Amino acid sequence: EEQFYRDTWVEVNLDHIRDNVAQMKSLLPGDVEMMAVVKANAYGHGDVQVAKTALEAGASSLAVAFLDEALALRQKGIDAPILVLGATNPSYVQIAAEHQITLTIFQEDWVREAKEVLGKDATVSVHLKLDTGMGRIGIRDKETLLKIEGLLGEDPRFQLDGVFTHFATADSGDLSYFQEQLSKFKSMISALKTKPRMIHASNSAASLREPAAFFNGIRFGIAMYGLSPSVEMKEALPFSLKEAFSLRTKLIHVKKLLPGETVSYGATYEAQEEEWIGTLPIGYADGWIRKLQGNVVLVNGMRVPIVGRICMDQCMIKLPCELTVGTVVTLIGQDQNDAIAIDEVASWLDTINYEIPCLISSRVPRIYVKAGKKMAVSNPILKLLDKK
Ligand SMILES: Cc1ncc(COP(=O)(O)O)c(CNc2conc2O)c1O
Repeated sequence: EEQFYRDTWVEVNLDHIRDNVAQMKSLLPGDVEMMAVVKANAYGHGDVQVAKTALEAGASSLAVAFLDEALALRQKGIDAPILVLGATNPSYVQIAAEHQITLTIFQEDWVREAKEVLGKDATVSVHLKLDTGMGRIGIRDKETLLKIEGLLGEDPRFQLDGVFTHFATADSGDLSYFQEQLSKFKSMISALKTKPRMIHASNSAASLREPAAFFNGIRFGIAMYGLSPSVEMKEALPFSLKEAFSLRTKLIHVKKLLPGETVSYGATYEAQEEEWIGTLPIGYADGWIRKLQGNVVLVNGMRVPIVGRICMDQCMIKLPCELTVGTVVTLIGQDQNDAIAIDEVASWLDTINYEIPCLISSRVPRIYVKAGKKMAVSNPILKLLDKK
């Protein structure tokens, strides 16, 4: 059982992850698979615990950003199929083959270089990535698509297991560009000589809005964490999403300031009257960035402001009255009758909800809760070396 020795932690509600997956799964026809997108340490929630929960709740495979994330899951005992969504240097194709990790390809040169590296008896599973308008990575024309299909087809070591694309605007109010991408995808895959096993296109937004884009697999990310792909589509969700991520800490110091006394670097905050000030053991090195100064946190169900500059490891809040050291403070999540949602924090920072849980660094331990009970802890900075 991993431990942690600080008074700041993330709580991940695995029942919410399970419910979000199960609800989406219930909307899918039987022949449409779900790929749980667990890249970036499962959007900051913890890759292994989210992967296990999603697989138990109906996902059949996982998706990550790059090879290291896939190898990390394998090292932690995850045997499910894993697709690397990003580019992988062809020199690592043998490593991918050895760990049954599926790679995304979209360049002729990649195939040529990989053929030189891959063991003669090895086989590697690949998905072709088509760029139908995201403008990031992917094949953009049928000639290249057919050329690559041919290069793969002439070498039995490469198993063309899937073809996919990614939508740039599936979460927006205007779906015209989305429709253009969808029809371009259909046109390009119709040119393939053989249909790969898996054809997939949808992220959470498309999965929640457009069954016509299911094909036979969806890539479910943000909504699995209980977050809406955009503020715009929050009102039009087919089922209510349950936010899984909370961020909590405890008061580690309480003092009374007299009028004129100041708080933190630059002495920028000055008490106007007698004020009670609490200190929290969380700062910008935890991802609780400096721009959050002036926004609120919850203590005993009350919204109180962060006062003075946020430091690397600590920040200060103005209390409504004297409170005891050890009182729990909620930065993200429910506290009594109020809650600070990730969407609210995102609005303070003029960003999108995806970025917030990703910001909370691995220095903050994650507690996993199931049926209201703490069932696991992840604290990477104190990873106790496995005793041999
Ligand atoms: C190729 C691909 N498929 C599926 C997903 C899942 O999307 P969802 O979380 O909206 O369901 C992503 C997320 N990619 C990113 C999410 O934020 N920035 C990104 O590049 C992706 O890049």
